[in-house]
Amino acid sequence: MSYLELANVSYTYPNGFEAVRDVSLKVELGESVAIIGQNGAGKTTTVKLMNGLLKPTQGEVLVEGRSAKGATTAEISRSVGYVFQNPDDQIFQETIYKEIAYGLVSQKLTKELIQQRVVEVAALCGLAESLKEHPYNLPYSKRKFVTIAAVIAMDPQVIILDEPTAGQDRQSTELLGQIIDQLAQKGKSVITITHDMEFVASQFKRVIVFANKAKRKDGSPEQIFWDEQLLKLANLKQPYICQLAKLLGKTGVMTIEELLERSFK
Ligand SMILES: Nc1ncnc2c1ncn2[C@@H]1O[C@H](COP(=O)(O)OP(=O)(O)OP(=O)(O)O)[C@@H](O)[C@H]1O
Repeated sequence: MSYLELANVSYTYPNGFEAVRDVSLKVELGESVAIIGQNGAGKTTTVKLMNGLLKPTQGEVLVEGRSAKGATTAEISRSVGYVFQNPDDQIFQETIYKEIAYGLVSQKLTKELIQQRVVEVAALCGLAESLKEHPYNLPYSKRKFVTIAAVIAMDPQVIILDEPTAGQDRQSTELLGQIIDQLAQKGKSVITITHDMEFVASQFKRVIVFANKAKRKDGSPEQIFWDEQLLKLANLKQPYICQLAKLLGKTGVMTIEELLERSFK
């Protein structure tokens, strides 16, 4: 049994626009998965269906093998946490400490336990020195880490990051990679929507591609980034290393090491 499953899920917004059509996928604990695809392909709608922010108009979401049909968003989000695309949709406390602690306070944990959890998660997310700051004193890119920290602090089994790489510099993107690795090592599932193909190639072993409302392919970076028809359909670019390899007449290459090995063999 998979921890999270979408079974033939479709979603039509109340205005009648169908955004997701017949998507099925399974995610195991300890897995980190990238979701990629053109703008408007249905990625964000799909992940909102995973944590109950939206309810499928057809099909079923299962968490730990149980249908999430009758569960509230609050109940599902204890298991499946969602970090919003725009941090300003999520932040509402006046210090970073309070923002990270907010969900823990409502879980009625002891003050000591809350403090311990906040300090630990802040350190993981590069916010250890900023806990007393007002979130809006920090730049957008850091505010994104505040919202990531707040969701991690709640300790859900699945953490969904919606475009965490948007507006991040190289150092922050590396930090994101470290956070994802640490969460996966602790047995969490991390599902990440991103438009950063370099990040996908270097960080993920499983990639799901969306195009025109539907899941088109689920595979390794190599299976995805060397499928030219798929890239065209989903309007995606190969990572630079694949582009370089292609110019040199090599296929199936995903790293500099592989390219060097294949070039000088
Ligand atoms: N509340 C809404 N009401 C009606 N249509 C919506 C609503 N929210 C999103 N849509 C539409 O649903 C489609 C899918 O949107 P979604 O945000 O899931 O795509 P996406 O793949 O995440 O795109 P992006 O990469 O641009 O974030 C888009 O055409 C979008 O305009």
